Amino acid sequence: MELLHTVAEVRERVRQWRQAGKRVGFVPTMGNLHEGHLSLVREARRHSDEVVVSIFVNPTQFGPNEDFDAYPRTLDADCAQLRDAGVAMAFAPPVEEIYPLGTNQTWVDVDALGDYLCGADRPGHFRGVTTVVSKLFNIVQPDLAVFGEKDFQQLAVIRRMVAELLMPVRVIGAATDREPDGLARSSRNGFLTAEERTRAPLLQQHLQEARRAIEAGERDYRALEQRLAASLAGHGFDVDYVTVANADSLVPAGPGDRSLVVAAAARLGRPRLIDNVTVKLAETAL
Ligand SMILES: Nc1ncnc2c1ncn2[C@@H]1O[C@H](COP(=O)(O)OP(=O)(O)OP(=O)(O)O)[C@@H](O)[C@H]1O
Ligand SMILES: CC(C)(CO)[C@@H](O)C(=O)[O-]
Ligand code: BAL
Repeated sequence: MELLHTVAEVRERVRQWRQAGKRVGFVPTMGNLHEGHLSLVREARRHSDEVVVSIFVNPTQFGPNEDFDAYPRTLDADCAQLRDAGVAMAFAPPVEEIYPLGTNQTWVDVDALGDYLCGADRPGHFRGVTTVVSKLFNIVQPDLAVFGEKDFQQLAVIRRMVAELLMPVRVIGAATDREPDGLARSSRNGFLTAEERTRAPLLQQHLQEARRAIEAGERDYRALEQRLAASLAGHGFDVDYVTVANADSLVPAGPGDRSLVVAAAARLGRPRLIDNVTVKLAETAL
């Protein structure tokens, strides 16, 4: 596996692959890789000949009081894992390579979808994500790119961006990879204390409870959200939101919606954890 740092080097290697008729798969990450990222790599390998993984902690998706500086950076360990996983190239650019003119004046912004859920708590976050993913797509020019369903809204926003801007990239969503106790794997889990780590699976357990309630006929989604948020708060979570939303529009769901996502974000000590479950209701269930 080669580790490249510049746009020019990546373009040259990808040009050679293209000349050889190879399909290029891409997995964008912020590094500090874990088994969840590797499951994305395996998915990319299934659909392509060469896989590129980017490792870039993107400053424009972090708010002024967020953890950009503290975000874990573990490039050597990441590269060792990617090598073992059969990745052809890791791309780890310095910030100046991705933002060559300093502060960007050009932004890619997906309106409504990026405003709900995490967008409401992290203003400007998705604009940073869609802008950097556009840049990365322009550099790597992949045939396909894999994103995790753990970041459900991010996946929805990127699918919308690719469809509306006619980007020639197939977007593949990959299932959330979990610890044996159900906690979604995440780089920020490393910030949990040992005691917080024992409580962290409660987030997924509450979402499963929501799924069961909805499947059992609960249609007062606002009341359900309030119950779950209060219960999580009782366990020491500082809840940003628990929302039953339409899985396509991400608008808070009503009793007529059939494809639902129950998404939640909550701080537990230092890290902010996110997770979701999807629920499909048969027409007869409404
Ligand atoms: N447990 C997981 N299962 C599947 N995909 C995941 C998982 N964790 C992260 N991903 C995906 O990996 C990609 C890169 O995510 P990122 O580098 O931000 O990792 P992360 O562990 O989610 O970090 P963070 O702590 O910032 O949430 C995204 O597409 C994300 O959805
Ligand atoms: C897609 C991404 C790599 C863009 O910086 C980031 O938001 C992430 O790691 O999910
Ligand atoms: N995986 C989401 C990246 C972020 O929290 O900024």
